[in-house]
Amino acid sequence: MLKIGITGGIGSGKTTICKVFETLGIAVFYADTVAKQIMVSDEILVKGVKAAFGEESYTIDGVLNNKHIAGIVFNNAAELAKLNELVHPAVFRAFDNWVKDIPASTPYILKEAALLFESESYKMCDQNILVIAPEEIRLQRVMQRDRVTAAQVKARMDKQLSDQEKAKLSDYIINNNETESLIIQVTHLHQLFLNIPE
Ligand SMILES: CC(C)(COP(=O)(O)OP(=O)(O)OC[C@H]1O[C@@H](n2cnc3c(N)ncnc32)[C@H](O)[C@@H]1O)[C@@H](O)C(=O)NCCC(=O)NCCS
Ligand SMILES: Nc1ncnc2c1ncn2[C@@H]1O[C@H](COP(=O)(O)OP(=O)(O)OP(=O)(O)O)[C@@H](O)[C@H]1O
Repeated sequence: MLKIGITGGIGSGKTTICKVFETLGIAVFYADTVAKQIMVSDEILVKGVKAAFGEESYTIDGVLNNKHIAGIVFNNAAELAKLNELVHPAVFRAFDNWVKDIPASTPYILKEAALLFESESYKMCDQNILVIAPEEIRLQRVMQRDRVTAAQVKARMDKQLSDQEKAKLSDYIINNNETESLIIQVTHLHQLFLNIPE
């Protein structure tokens, strides 16, 4: 079974594209979603997050206070590194467990992660896809989706590698610029992955 990593800058459309792969029957591990789940379910991680970012990192009901943490980490590189060091190893373990339950006959699976290259988890994948879209379109999409300001989106963009740097480490690129068809690009890669010998 091939492990295919898929990434892209904030708002590039990687989740949207993974949904298209899912319609073709491909299982997708959503690292960012899993990261958020384990940040509330893994007791050691919860303690670590509280110790690093304060009790207010969670509500009384144990819900993650995203805004509080985002406000700290996306304005301070050292704080972001602290968060990544706490969360990423736990996400790697969750991915390994998830893969164990996938039937051996499955031709390939996808691992979607915002920080595939930054966290070095691309090295654990056989091939890697980069989703690209013009920065202005990404900015507009995220501002609309999350009801946030341009400055808040840019603060995250600044903490991620540039598309140029990511492209050097990628095997395939999907253009999500609203002119090239996503369906055609996804179908092409799907056929390719089905025919790559393990
Ligand atoms: C900081 C948190 C609480 C902010 O939550 P929020 O709901 O505002 O954002 P969300 O998780 O939906 O992320 C939206 C996008 O922000 C960017 N982003 C998220 N975490 C990071 C990070 N550590 N570094 C750079 N960009 C990031 C990504 O493009 C991501 O897709 C949350 O992102 C988090 O827990 N991050 C740590 C886990 C992590 O590293 N996830 C990313 C890869 S596994
Ligand atoms: N081709 C497209 N046409 C129109 N809207 C799109 C397109 N691709 C993505 N979007 C929209 O743009 C927003 C961002 O897309 P998506 O959530 O898939 O990006 P992402 O790369 O997963 O973002 P993040 O890094 O923030 O998790 C979503 O609201 C999505 O519906």
